[in-house]
Amino acid sequence: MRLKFTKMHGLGNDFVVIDAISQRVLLDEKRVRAIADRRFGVGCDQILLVEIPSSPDVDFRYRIFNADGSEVENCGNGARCFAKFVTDRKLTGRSSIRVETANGKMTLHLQNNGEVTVDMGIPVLNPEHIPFTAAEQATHYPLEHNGIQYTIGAVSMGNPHAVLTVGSTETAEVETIGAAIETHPRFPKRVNVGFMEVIHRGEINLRVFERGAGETLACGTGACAAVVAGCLQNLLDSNVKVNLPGGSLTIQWQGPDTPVLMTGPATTVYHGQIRL
Ligand SMILES: N[C@@H](CCC[C@H](N)C(=O)O)C(=O)O
Repeated sequence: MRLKFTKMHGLGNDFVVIDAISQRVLLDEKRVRAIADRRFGVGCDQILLVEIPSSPDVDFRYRIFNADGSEVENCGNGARCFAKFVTDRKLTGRSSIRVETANGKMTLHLQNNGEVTVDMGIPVLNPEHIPFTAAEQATHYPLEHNGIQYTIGAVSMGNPHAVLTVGSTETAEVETIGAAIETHPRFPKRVNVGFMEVIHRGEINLRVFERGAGETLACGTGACAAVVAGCLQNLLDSNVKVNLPGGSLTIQWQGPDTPVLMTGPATTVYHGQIRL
């Protein structure tokens, strides 16, 4: 099978984007891993598929696979790249694009300056729906691993996130603590782990150890989850600049029961073809 693809990134969180409308695409875990392999394949954090939607009230189906082969519910940086991809390939002429994901619907707005604002939906805070094991919903939770007590915020942006507040993202042990919390038994579907340093109420530094991909240069849903967790803990205001290793996003959230808005760039690197 030969697959045409486009290599893209959102602040260094990189993607192989595949148009599955104009070509037949059969992906399984082995093929996803082969494409995502940085030495033997194209290399990426996630693969994004553009498909025909199942309902007429949306424009596309947006599917996401992590580099480890798992299919997941959401990807924020990917959503911005998705909007640029379908626009550049003239699959749509709309500047507001509705997509369905494995976990709901989202709207992607192309801005005149080339950036994309994504309405990421209302964050889910009920532990059962994150999913996260906890006696009751709280703004933060104790989490024990190997005799060490962590304090985390727990949020779903369609996909699950744990957010730790740290003194400095430079010295945070992202690889070791991230890997340990990713597979913590209280997160039955595993979890993305964010390390947030609050600079002031309108700006944070953030590093994210992503479920199924390891640490990435940026995570859009992670940025949203960190701002939600920070607001709930009264550390942040409603408009926050999030500095990730690959660059900055603007995240806006007015509080519970309102959607999170994420604004940032989307970049095309090259077009290619791979034989599987
Ligand atoms: N890079 C993403 C998130 C991709 C999915 C995530 N690793 C998961 O397993 O939920 C983003 O920008 O949001």
